[in-house]
Parts: sequence; structure tokens; C-alpha cells
Amino acid sequence: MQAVTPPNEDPVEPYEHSNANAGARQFEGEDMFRAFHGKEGIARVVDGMVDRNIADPRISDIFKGQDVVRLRRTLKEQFCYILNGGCDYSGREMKSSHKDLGLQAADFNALVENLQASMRDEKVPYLAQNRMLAKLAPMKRDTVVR
Ligand code: HEM
Repeated sequence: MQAVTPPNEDPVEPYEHSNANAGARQFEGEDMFRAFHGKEGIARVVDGMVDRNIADPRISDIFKGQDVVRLRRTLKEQFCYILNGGCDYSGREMKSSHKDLGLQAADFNALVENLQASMRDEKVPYLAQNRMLAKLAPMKRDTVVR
């Protein structure tokens, strides 16, 4: 359980912290973490994706009024965990954290495009981009309602 709300974040209802909440198994070895240029590269990829999402007229409304400080932090943890960068994920699981958003397949596809653009900017090798996308693809069923 998290007792203290991190600076600049809104309080959330208490929940059990677990890496199982990240919604995917970790990659093995260090290749993927290296391909994303470590924690700093992951931070750039996540921030680039979130910036694009907020500016993207297709999905920007979904992020209005949301705690984007927390979102950036938990996404960085989630990516670092999945990429086997030695991080723990402290966020909520995918199903409950998206259940009130009413997301559709088109929203998911827009976010994936923004992630691809951000990984391209970071010069993440194409094969590693696709391996990460393959990890995230099954999360569609937990985040999207239709
Ligand atoms: C592979 C797909 C996705 C992943 C890995 C992902 C990851 C996350 C994570 C880690 C959180 C934070 C959970 C927490 O606060 O504890 C979150 C929340 C959120 N996500 Fe996603 N997400 C995905 C799909 C989407 C899509 C498609 C959208 C909209 C286009 C979206 C919009 C949001 C919003 C607005 C929140 C904040 C909800 C809140 O704080 O109540 N997500 N997501």
C-alpha cells in the first residue's frame, strides 16, 4: 500500500502494489532495455508519447482533467519493468485504471501510432519497437471497451 502521495500527484484510492499490475511479463536479458537506451531513453519515449497524446486531436480530450504527472511516472515504471530495466511498477492494473474511460479501438490505435513515432524519435531499433508493441497489444482487451 502506498501511504504517501508523490509530489504534484493527486491522491488515489489505496490498492495493493504488485508488478503483476503491469499487465505483461518482463523481457529476458538486457537487449530490450539497451535498445531503449536505458531509463533515460524510456523516459524520453514515454514523455514523447504522452506529449503526442495530449496534442493529438483524435484522443486529447481523453487526457483532459487526468493526473498526467502520475500517468508519466507510472508509464515509465511500467515500461522499465517490462523492458527488464530493474524497476518495479507501482501503478494500478490496466483493467481498473481504464474502466471509466470508455476507450475504443480507434483510441488504442492512435496511442500506438504516437508510441511508434516516439520510439522512432529515440531511434529504438525497428525489431525492438515491434517486440515492445507485441507486448502491449494484448492490453487492448483490458483497456478498450469496443
Ligand atoms: C497498451 C496500452 C496502454 C497502456 C500500457 C497504458 C498504461 C497506463 C498506465 C500505466 C496508467 C496509470 C495507472 C495508474 O494510475 O495507476 C494508465 C492510465 C490512463 N490511461 Fe492508459 N494505457 C494504455 C492504453 C490507453 C489508451 C488507448 C488511452 C487513451 C487513448 C489511455 C489513457 C489513459 C488515461 C487517461 C489514464 C488515466 C486514468 C486515471 O488516472 O484515472 N490509455 N494507462
